[in-house]
Formats: sequence, C-alpha cells, structure tokens
Amino acid sequence: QRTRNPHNLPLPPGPQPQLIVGNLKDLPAGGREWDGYEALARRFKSDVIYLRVLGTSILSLNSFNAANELLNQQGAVWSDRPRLPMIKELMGWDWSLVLQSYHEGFASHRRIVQQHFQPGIVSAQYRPVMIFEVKVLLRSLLASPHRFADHLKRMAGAIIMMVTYGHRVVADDDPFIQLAEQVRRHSEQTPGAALVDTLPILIYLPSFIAPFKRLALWRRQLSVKMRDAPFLVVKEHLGSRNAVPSMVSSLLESESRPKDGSDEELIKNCGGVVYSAGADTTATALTNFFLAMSLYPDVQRRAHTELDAVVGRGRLPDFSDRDQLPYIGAILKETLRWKAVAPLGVPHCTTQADEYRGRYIPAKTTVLANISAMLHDPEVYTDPDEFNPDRFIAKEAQQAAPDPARAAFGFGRRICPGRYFADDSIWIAISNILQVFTISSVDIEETDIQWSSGLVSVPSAFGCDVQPRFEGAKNLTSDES
Ligand code: HEM
Repeated sequence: QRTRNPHNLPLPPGPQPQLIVGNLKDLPAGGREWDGYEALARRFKSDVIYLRVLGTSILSLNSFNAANELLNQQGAVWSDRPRLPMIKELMGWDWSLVLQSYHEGFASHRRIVQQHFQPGIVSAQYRPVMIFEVKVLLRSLLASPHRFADHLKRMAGAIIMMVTYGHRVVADDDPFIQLAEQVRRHSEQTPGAALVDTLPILIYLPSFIAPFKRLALWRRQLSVKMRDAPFLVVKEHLGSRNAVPSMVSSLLESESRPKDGSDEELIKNCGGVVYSAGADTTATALTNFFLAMSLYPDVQRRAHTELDAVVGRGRLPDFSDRDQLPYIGAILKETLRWKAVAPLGVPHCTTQADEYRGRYIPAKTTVLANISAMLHDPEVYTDPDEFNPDRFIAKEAQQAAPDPARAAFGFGRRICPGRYFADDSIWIAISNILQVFTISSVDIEETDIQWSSGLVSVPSAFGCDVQPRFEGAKNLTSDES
C-alpha cells in the first residue's frame, strides 16, 4: 500500500471500517440507498465519502462539484466500470456498452451508439417516429386511461424498436417487447448488490452447490435472445429487400463494413443496448411526470394556459413550438430533477490510483455518483422536494437554476449517449399529453409511493384520473388531424 500511496496520504472521510468485513454494515441498503449515502455525507461533513467492503474501495460523490472535477475533468482515469461478476460474468451482460470495461471494446461500441443518437440524426430521422408513437399513446390514454403506465412503457419501447430495428410495435403483446420486459424483470437487482460481487471468489463454486450460478446461466440465455432475435429479423428482411431503414439496417448495409462480417457481434450489441438502456428510463421519467401532474394541479394549469396561448386548441404541439413554450420546457427539466431516474447513475471505476483534495484514491475504486443528492442540493435548488418548474425560468431578480441534465444523464466519457433522444421524446410526449388531457389525483400522497432500488428507480403503481381537457380535445388525436 505504501508503494502505491508514496506520500502516505489519508483516505477520504468515511465510517471506521471493522476487521475483515470493513464497512459492510455502513453500506446503505434496503431501499433509497441514495438517501443513505447523502446521510453519510452529512454525518462526515464531506461530499466525498470513502468505504471499504471486503477489499473493495467505494467512493460516493455527493455533489456536482466533485463529480465534475473527477468524472468530467479526469475522464482518462475515472471512466471504467467495476468488475460486477454477477451481471457481467455470470449473467453475460458484458456485451452491453452500459457495463463494458473501458478497455474491452468500449470505444467501438460507444462510437456507433453516439453517432446514431447525435442531435442532428435525432431531429432529422427519429422525430417523425416520436410524433407517430405519441399519437398512438394519446389514443391509448383515451381508450384506457387507468393503464397510463403500460401505455407509457409501450410508447417508449415502440419508438426505440422502430429507430433501432425498423420494427413497428402494433400490439401490447409484441414478442420483442415481451422478451425485453422479461429480461428487465430478471435484471432488476442493483449491479454490485449480489454476494458474488463482494466475494468474487464464489464465482468458482460448482453450479450444483451454487444455485445462483444456474439462475444466472438461464438469465444469460434470455438476455442473449433479447439481443439476437430482432437483429436476425432485420438481417432476414435485408435479404428479401424489405427492411425498414433503421440503425441496425444502416450498419449492416454500410459500405465500410469488413467483408468477412466480423463486426456482426458489434452491431448486435449496439442494437441490444439501445432498448435495454433507453426504454425503461424514458418510460420511468414519464411516469414520474404523471405523478407530478397529479400532485401539483397549479403547475398543470399554468402549462395549459401556455399551450392555449401559443398553440391554441386546434392542433397538437410540434417540435417547432418548443422555443415558444418555456414553461413546458421547465416541466421537462423539473421532471428529470424531482425524481432522478437513475439516482446513483451507473457505477464508474478508477483505472489507476489518484489523488483528490489531498486524499488518496486507490486504483479500481468503485465510484457512485449520487445523482439524486446533486439534484436535491438545497444550495442549488431551493425547496428541492417541491415540484417547481418555475425555478428554471430566469427573472430579473433570479437566475434560472442549473439544467438538471448536467447530472441526470451521468458524466464524462460515460455520459448517456441517448440524452438528446430522451430529451426530445419526453418533451414531445409531455407537451402532447398536456395539450389533450388533464391529469388529476385520486387521493394519492407522495408518501404512499415507494421507489425501487436498481439502476433505474421506478415508482410503485399509483392511480390518477386522465380526462380530455376540452370539448374537441379528442379529435386532435385522430389520424387526420
Ligand atoms: C430519461 C432518460 C434517460 C436517463 C435519465 C438516462 C441516464 C443515464 C445515466 C445516468 C447513464 C450513466 C452515465 C454514467 O455512467 O456516468 C446512462 C448511460 C447510458 N444510456 Fe442513458 N438515460 C436515459 C435514456 C437513454 C436512452 C433513450 C438511450 C438510448 C439510446 C440511452 C442509452 C444509454 C447508454 C448506451 C448508456 C451507457 C453509456 C456508457 O456506458 O458509455 N439512455 N444513461
């Protein structure tokens, strides 16, 4: 340790570790772990907290400032992912860019996904798909408003299936969506939470005495099926010349492809990661929006007034209206801030030892960016638990609060490549929903809702009333309008 830490620097603040197990008992667990890390930060009066659990170093970053200085500005050292034996090695998710180590194929996967989701491509090629699927959503909300959460999931999945594979989702029981849902249900556990992640030596146990290995193998087959099935359909359609243009079809048809097709695995992986990273996150943000509208009727009234003044009641809002609808834009920002979709982000990992504010950070430290804490910092966002879009509207005496996108989508070289796509699809959905409907509460309190642990924090089921907001609102959702 002394050769690695030649100046014998102290470690960052944190609870005193116990013999052998270290800080195992201090590790936040049992739900809302982001609050647990924030409480540690308060207890030790430090936004950076260090824990050591069975030989693994964990660093929790609880302020935007620390995340910015380390993850954004020191990307070469702070952009790896931890080993995560359960999900990557046993469940086989090492194909997914989200979890891929910085040195294993990361650059090639990242380049492809980033290229296909850059702002120019999103606005030119994907916006028409979003507009189409949002209209389908509006009609589903009219037909069965109580199933709003299912409709949001379907919409998010349908947009992604179309842009990634050219596959139109026409029914709720779409086989690809069902497969992806099945995979999601079986991968809900927080990466790093399994015992084998803390004690990787357990990976060498034979399957007959380690049931978790048999379960992991079954889940591996499922995730590979989810990745391969829609890819094979695109290949088949390309063969019969009736493929709908999509990210995967354009990669398969690219002139610059190697002749031996050795990039096929890479293309499959990039297609697979888009659904698994993009569908749930988008649907969760929109579900949180429904909750906010139920709980804050004044906010909704102000949004309706803005829509009436700018768009009128004769059509649906379009992307060209966005600059004239600042309050709707502020609702989108507040939705991403109020309930972080990924409250602890995806863990980063250091590739080598480093020093921060005079403290020693060991190599291979798992780094948890507490995105929820950053978006609820009372110094930055006054009354952070309130849903108040007004904080993003600059006034003479008040500067607009910082855009939550600076934290909500992660950091540095691992920042979410789908952020422009997510921003556009959530904006068009909320502006259209607000144009047609009034969402109101059916006696829910925020305290009734539980948020799940895991990479994506999903609210427990809640009811709300969704009604057309004026005579003729229904007509806006017809195909002709
Ligand atoms: C509300 C919507 C979304 C939120 C809040 C969100 C948030 C995040 C966060 C926090 C990360 C981790 C970044 C880090 O490690 O620092 C991430 C990674 C990622 N996201 Fe998103 N995301 C959203 C939507 C999407 C969409 C629509 C896509 C589809 C293109 C997508 C694709 C990805 C991928 C591929 C990664 C892994 C990047 C890497 O490891 O290099 N996300 N996202």
